Amino acid sequence: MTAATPQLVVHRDKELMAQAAAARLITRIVDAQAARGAASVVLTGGRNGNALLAAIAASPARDAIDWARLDLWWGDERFLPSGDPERNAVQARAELLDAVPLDPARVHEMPASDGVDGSDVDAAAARYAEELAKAAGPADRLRVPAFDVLLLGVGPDTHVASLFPEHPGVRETELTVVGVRGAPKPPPTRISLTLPAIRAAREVWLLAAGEDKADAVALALSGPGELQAPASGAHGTGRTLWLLDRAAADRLPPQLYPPASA
Ligand SMILES: O=C(O)[C@H](O)[C@@H](O)[C@H](O)[C@H](O)COP(=O)(O)O
Repeated sequence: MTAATPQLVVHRDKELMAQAAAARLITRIVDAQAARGAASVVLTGGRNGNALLAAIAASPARDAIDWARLDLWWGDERFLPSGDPERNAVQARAELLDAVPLDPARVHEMPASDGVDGSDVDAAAARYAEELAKAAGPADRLRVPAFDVLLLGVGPDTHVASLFPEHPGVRETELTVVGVRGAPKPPPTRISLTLPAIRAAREVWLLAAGEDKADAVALALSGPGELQAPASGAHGTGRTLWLLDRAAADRLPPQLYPPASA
């Protein structure tokens, strides 16, 4: 088995999946901080990503994390004004970030459409790429930090971050961050990490719950090209983990994963 080989964990339902993923992420961050003095996590937007953050907020174990030594990044962002409730960062702050003592200098939101770059989404994407490059270490080949965990929700069309099937962003092989226009999932204009940037992460965790994701999960895990199924191109240098509920795993051959937790 290689790091790109997906490992699957299937939970009874989406609530349990969010709770279990939160416990897993808390432990992973604590271990990274114990080993290296700091940790870096890339957050995802979407219902499952937000449910995970809410579960961390409610966890008695949450303050095992040294919040001041945690770097937070985003895998994608809706290119909207900074306070827009549709922004992933605004939702993440409401679910968790405003309730914990993070170091503001270590919370790296993607630029908003009312920022210094105005409505130029490509300039905003380049700015974020530069921020990632500054945070990269000498050993980080690709001018992005070696994220400990990079979280991705999975869309019903197998998109991850804001990389949609057959769209330009999923074809990008050089840039680490791109502007996205005409996204099939509203809002249409977004900023996204590219697959090369995603693949620089030590661990990539893909979150999918609900029967509306069953076809996407089955397609992405059937070995298609990343152009047709971007989620299939999302893997880490050390681990690729799919966190599912039974409904999202419904179209998978049962031998592909151990029985769901009771
Ligand atoms: O900005 C976004 O919309 C998200 O980053 C997006 O990639 C999301 O993770 C998937 O669409 C899954 O969303 P759900 O978990 O809500 O199905």
